[in-house]
Amino acid sequence: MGQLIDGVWHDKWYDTAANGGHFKRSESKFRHWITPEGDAGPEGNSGFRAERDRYHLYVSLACPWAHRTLLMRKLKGLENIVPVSVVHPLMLEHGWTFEDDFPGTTGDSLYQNEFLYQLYLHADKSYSGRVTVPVLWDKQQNTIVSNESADIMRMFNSAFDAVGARAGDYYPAELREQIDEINHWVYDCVNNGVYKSGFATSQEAYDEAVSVLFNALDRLEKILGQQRYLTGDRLTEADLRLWTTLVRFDPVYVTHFKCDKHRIGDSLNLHGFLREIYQIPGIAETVNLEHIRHHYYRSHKTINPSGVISLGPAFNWNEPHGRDRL
Ligand SMILES: N[C@@H](CCC(=O)N[C@@H](CS)C(=O)NCC(=O)O)C(=O)O
Repeated sequence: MGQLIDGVWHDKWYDTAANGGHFKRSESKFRHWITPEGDAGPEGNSGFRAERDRYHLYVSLACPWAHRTLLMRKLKGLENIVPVSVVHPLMLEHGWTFEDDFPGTTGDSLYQNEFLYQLYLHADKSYSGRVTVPVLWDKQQNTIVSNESADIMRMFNSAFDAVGARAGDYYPAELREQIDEINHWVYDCVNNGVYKSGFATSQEAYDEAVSVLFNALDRLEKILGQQRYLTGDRLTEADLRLWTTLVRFDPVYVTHFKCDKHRIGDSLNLHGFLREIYQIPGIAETVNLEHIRHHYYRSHKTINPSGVISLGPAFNWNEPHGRDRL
């Protein structure tokens, strides 16, 4: 685990000491947009027109942020339009690697790099910053379009509609305000909240993060007791963003990140919601619990120095979800 500084890799864990024991996630640096005609998006440069087999997605199957993009890729039927490479689940002194000796990894099919940071250097040889997944790569300009999962989801949702994507809009105009509002607090309290709890290095930072997290989960449990999805009766991006955290919660976050006030399996509505989305055709294929469990328990040496993977609870996400009652 480390980062690039002026194009040079430095192996260093997150600096929580500088923030009173609090984990602070840094901002993504590549923020261009693929658009139907290649004009500039909300930020970044123009020149990234939606085309078949021009772009390539790099993911970890362990990572909840990368998982969001895989969900959207699946729902929009982009598998043949945007191919994918999968890194090795362990993220150690070289960061993410393309070792391919773990089932489900692919290596770097474009450039045969050994490490993901080499791809970042290919885009910008003096890059400074974290080397994160997901990465959306442009084979034409040889650069990173975006390393921000929230933006990649939006591009997948609509940019490729004229070049063969499946119909479906998970960010419909009439719900955008509501989706943005939900995303805002779900990101801060839940998606990032589990990391803030798990990576805290002071009692006060942990207490604060974990209490915010479980208050938000209680709020979500109530909302999902009254309606099928977070904005009402339609599945949207907001649901998908919450879901990738819920999938990892009982198998990993409860134990590894000390998010143990209660389990998702004990929450009637959140658990039903988790199972319903899991059962959407194609979605289960995006879930790889081996990558998830090996990544977290074996990569985070500061919080689990032995690398021992906990047993985890038994569960069956194929059981009837009962959400059709709403
Ligand atoms: N804002 C980014 C965050 C992505 C992110 O933090 N990914 C993690 C994996 S779960 C990562 O690659 N971390 C490596 C690092 O921080 O050095 C996004 O949502 O795309």
